Amino acid sequence: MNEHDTSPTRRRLLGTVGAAGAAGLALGGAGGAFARSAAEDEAPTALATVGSTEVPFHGRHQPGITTPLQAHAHLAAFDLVSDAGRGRAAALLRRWSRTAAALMAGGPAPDGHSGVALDAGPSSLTVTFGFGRGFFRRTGLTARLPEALAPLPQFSADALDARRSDGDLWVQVGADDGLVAFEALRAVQRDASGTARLRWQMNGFNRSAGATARPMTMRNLMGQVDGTNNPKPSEPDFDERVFVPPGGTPDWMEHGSYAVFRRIRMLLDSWDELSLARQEKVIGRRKADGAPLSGGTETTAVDMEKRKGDGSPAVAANAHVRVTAPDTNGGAAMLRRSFSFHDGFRDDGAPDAGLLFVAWQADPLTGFVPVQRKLDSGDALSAFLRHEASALFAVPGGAAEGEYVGQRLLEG
Ligand SMILES: C=CC1=C(C)c2cc3[nH]c(cc4nc(cc5[nH]c(cc1n2)c(C)c5CCC(=O)O)C(CCC(=O)O)=C4C)c(C)c3C=C
Ligand SMILES: [Fe+2]
Repeated sequence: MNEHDTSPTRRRLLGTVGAAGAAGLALGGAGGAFARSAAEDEAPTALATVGSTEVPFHGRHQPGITTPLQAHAHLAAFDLVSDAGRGRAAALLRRWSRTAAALMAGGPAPDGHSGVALDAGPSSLTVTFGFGRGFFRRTGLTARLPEALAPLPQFSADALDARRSDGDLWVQVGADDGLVAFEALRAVQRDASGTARLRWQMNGFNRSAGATARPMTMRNLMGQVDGTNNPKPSEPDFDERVFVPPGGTPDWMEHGSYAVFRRIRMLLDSWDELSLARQEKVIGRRKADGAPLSGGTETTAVDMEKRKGDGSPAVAANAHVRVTAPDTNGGAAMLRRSFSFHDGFRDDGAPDAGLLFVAWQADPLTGFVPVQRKLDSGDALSAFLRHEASALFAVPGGAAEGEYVGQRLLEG
């Protein structure tokens, strides 16, 4: 196709890329590839708006924490090989950071083994790196182990699989395109070769951008609107709840955060047997729009004191939103940024599906732990859940240009 080509397809493509702005133009050669593709008759809107969105790798915080949820995710944990040591671990973090920066900008992987996502733009790719407790022992850095990385307590209902839990290193990949996400996962795995071995890996998903008529809070696989009462970056205490403050300890975790990961299988067959009214009572919110059972719309504050005509509480004593509310947990709050998973069906025919629960906080001992302790002693939702894997990672602050993630830990 030459520059004078004015076919409807070419005009549509140029128009849409123009509307998407400079980020859309960053697609470069991908635009040509798209124009020649088999999908020539389809409107190119999806590529121009979804594919062109770029999240910066460098910055105060790592990407993938406050980034809007993407449609595709891969979570992976690695263990360092026994003789890796601090030097090789540092080299790996340098490689990983270079790879993440290149791919998030929409470029090929620096090792050249690219191709999977060749036609796609950055697609909101984020790659986030964290350290588990084992990392500090293996690299001789136990003096710099954060107190906040103390092992999570065992909860009575835990049914954890050790092989799918913990890990020395953690990588969270998110993208609005499945091929872009997979490309990043593979590049990260190749970079690790010889230094760290994959321990576990899980795949998650969320609704695709543009699937709803207007931006809406996500739904989980139980069908609930999930994420409504998350802390919002616009709130004055957001940073102090989610990120380690400047001057916080240890110093290398400044602007970092702690990620609690739980693979939570949902007992969907039992859940589906409940009436709509029972399901709503379990959570304390309406299924259709996420509004609290005490009244109002999705964003109305839950009125815990509200009573129904018969004198019973509008939001039941064991409703999930009552048990987890910060007011009933000494202010404990966390940013929940989870992905659904579906790994086929179990032998009994039940879906092996649920939530890859990821919660971000400045300190898990004042965030996840007290809330999970209460859930463990019995909210109405817990009867429909199985916690099957667990991990806690220290996720350092973002890397400045020319630096790599974790440099302050490894070279400080
Ligand atoms: C320990 C922390 C939490 C776990 C584990 C957890 C699991 C879990 N939650 C849902 C569904 C919903 N959770 C909702 C609210 C909510 N959940 C937690 C904590 C945990 N959830 C908190 C702190 C809150 C917010 C409480 C508040 O401030 O009101 C909701 C309501 C909508 C919302 O605010 O997001 C739903 C729905 C599932 C399905 C699940 C495990 C699979
Ligand atoms: Fe919840």
